[in-house]
Amino acid sequence: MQFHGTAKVNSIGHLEIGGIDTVKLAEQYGTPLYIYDVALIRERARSFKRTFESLGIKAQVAYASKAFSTVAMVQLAAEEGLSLDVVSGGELYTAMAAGFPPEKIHFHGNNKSLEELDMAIEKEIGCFVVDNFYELEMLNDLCLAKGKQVNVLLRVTPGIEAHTHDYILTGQEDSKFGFGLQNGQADEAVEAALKSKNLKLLGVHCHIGSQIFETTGFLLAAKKIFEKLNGWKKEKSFEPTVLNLGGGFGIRYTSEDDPIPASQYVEEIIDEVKKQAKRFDMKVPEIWIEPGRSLVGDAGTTLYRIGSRKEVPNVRQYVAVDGGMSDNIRPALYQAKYEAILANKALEEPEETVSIAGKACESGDMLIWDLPLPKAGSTDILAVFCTGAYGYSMANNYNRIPRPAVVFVENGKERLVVKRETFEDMVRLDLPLEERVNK
Ligand SMILES: Cc1ncc(COP(=O)(O)O)c(C=O)c1O
Ligand SMILES: N[C@@H](CCCC[NH3+])C(=O)O
Repeated sequence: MQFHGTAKVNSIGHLEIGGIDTVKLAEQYGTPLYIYDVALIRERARSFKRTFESLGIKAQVAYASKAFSTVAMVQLAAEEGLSLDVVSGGELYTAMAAGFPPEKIHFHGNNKSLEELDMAIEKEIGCFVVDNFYELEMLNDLCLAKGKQVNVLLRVTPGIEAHTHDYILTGQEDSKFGFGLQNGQADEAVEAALKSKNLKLLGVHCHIGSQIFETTGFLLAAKKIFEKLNGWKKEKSFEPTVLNLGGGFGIRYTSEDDPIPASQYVEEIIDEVKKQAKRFDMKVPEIWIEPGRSLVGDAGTTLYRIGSRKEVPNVRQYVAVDGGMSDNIRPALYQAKYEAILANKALEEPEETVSIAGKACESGDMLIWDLPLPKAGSTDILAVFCTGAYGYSMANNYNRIPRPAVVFVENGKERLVVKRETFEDMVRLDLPLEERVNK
């Protein structure tokens, strides 16, 4: 078992994070409960920024807020001087509610609506990452009507298959995202953007996928993009000021994962960009990246209370917890794996191997298969590590299970940053079949 960040076992054998006993947090705030190690998020953010600074490269590190978007998290990103990638009106609204500087917001998405584009133009956000011709035209027309000019990057798909789960691959040509780099779409989009007085083309964006452990895909993407940029320089006299290479830097969930340090991705990317710029006699553009998982993934831990058990004789021990796919859909969606311990028996040796079942009415709602644990009973608290990215943000109300609360911990202090949903919340938007007459 490898602990991340400030997680450790305290003097009474409990898991402690950010200087706070997690068993106490479970008692105080209930379970399931998301806990975030704020110091670890800060360290991750600073490490990305330091790497760019030490290499003298102008950069923006944009937190991909889809990984975990709440007002407090966005404020933390602002405190750390990050930019912000948003992908919907809801994420943009959250950023505005958090008071995030609009000029540091980048707006993504493969199907932004007119209303979303309008809202983002009105808020004067920093950049639109235009995904397709439909959006290009709509954005141009809107800006024209409003007499505004906005910054744009064009998202391209370089035709690269990174090694990761099929559902989180995005760099291949047959993808719902972006303009094909090889099939002429990107050339056409650049032409259209350059013609528009309302769109200021800063450069290109590409994101090849998520949870990637090697740099090969990023470097190949940079190379292919530069080959294209060279053509645009010659034929259209266009040189980008920005190259955004997206996120996707992998993290360690279990001992099966062996990621390189985040700084190494950045160093190798910068090396390649410099090499390619030199090859084509171009200026090194500003480099933007969009880490999500690698900023918040291992900073998150979920606490559950153990409930029922079921033994299938000679086959398996199922141990159920009070959450599951409603707060973390990743195991059901991607067969994602996690490590876990009993937070209140953190020093005890494993005595049995159990499979952790969620409480939703789905056989696929299994959080962890074959987990070695000390004997687990109904007073015990299970702590699942590395749930900080795409956990809470993909939480849902299947079976009308309310979403968990979220607590930030740092330096011995805790702060509730998202309240637990209630049953009242579950029916808040429902309307009755007929108006009830008050008697
Ligand atoms: C465009 C874009 N940027 C950034 C990210 C963040 O990726 P990750 O959380 O893997 O760093 C994603 C998600 O995969 C994305 O689609
Ligand atoms: N939600 C995914 C990653 C997709 C990222 C969004 N492009 C995950 O949990 O791994």
